[in-house]
Amino acid sequence: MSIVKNLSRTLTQLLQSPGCGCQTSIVPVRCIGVSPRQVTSDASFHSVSFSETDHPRVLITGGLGQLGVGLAKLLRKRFGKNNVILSDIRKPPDDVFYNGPFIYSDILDYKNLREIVVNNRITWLFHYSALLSAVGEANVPLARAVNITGLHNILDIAAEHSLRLFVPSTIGAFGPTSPRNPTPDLCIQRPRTIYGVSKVHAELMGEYYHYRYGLDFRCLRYPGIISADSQPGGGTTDYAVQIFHDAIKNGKFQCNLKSDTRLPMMYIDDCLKATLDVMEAPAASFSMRTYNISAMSFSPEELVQEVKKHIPELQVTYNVDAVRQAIADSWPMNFDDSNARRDWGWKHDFDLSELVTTMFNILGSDSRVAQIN
Ligand SMILES: NC(=O)c1ccc[n+]([C@@H]2O[C@H](COP(=O)([O-])OP(=O)(O)OC[C@H]3O[C@@H](n4cnc5c(N)ncnc54)[C@H](O)[C@@H]3O)[C@@H](O)[C@H]2O)c1
Ligand SMILES: C[C@@H](O)[C@H](N)C(=O)O
Repeated sequence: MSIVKNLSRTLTQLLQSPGCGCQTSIVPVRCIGVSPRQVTSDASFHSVSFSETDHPRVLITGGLGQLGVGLAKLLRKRFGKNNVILSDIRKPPDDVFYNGPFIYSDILDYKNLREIVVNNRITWLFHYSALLSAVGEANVPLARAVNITGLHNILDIAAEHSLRLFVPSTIGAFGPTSPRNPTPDLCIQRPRTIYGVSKVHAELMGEYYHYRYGLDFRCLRYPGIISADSQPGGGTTDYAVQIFHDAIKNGKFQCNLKSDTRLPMMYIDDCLKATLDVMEAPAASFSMRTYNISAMSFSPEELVQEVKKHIPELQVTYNVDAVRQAIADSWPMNFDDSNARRDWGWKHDFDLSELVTTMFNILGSDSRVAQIN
């Protein structure tokens, strides 16, 4: 009985202490560092909190995909080259390997992940490993393992070592029964892909770990991301990257979605900026832990018109891929990101015309700008 009384007194003191950062309405166990997995207790004693270091010590999983290398570049500018470790299960190309720390990490290997986090005193984790929508449908068991089992490992490691954890979600976390134009943060989410199901699971598990264990979980739902110097990894929105390469290479493009399929999209710089912004935002500014972010929305036909301002002779044909089309038809057409704009000041820089001009500036040394005036 006296133990219970003591514990209750300690908890009351913790809740009243200004340094606790807990609201009384939230399940109080988050303040006492309960570990979700059975590990030796000293593991959590060795974790280094952000305040003990000048900069966060960052690990990026799945870092050799479309987004990870760009994220590492941005974070290294901010926090220093050696404070940001890229990891993946693939062999890094020379330019990545010689530009900063790279380490092998399979997110399905829990012990190896924990060793990396402990040995490198990681404080922030960006979890980018995933199988995207189209490749996920082609290999559901692997997508389930990487996107769900892998996420469980990440959540447990992050909770045990008091990491700040970023997990991207996606427009694909919504489905045909969600409102599609626009899609708000909170609404019905019944996706029909393993990718979408795994991302809703990630959103809910991350939020649950936040309330249950005090995990500092932060999540943005990205639109389709468009980048010049990295290739997409097998998603439904890939056409919007491929068109630039094909237009420049041979002046022809075959689109695998119908011409009027409208989807939310974003230039990579805006996506990475939002990611860093939400990680740096004070927790007190959040009214939720999973936010939509948006920049533009267009159909293949509208993108083609914009690309033709740079390459007027571009020839476009449509050869619809049934799997991708069904996925796209179930996804949001427009994203409502008003909560992100209000809570932590999210603002995009690139609209469609700036995106296309920037892509050609980076890729298209031989692209010809039409005389449109
Ligand atoms: N690119 C987009 O348009 C977009 C949009 C919304 C959300 N996202 C999300 O952002 C994140 C990054 O996306 P991306 O486009 O860079 O993905 P990508 O497919 O290009 O890269 C994913 C990476 O994960 C790695 N990976 C696969 N299995 C792994 C394992 N077992 N252990 C460790 N790594 C493993 C792959 O080798 C690959 O390099 C993903 O979570 C994705 O769902 C991306
Ligand atoms: C939208 C996003 O999650 C990814 N680019 C896909 O199409 O699967």
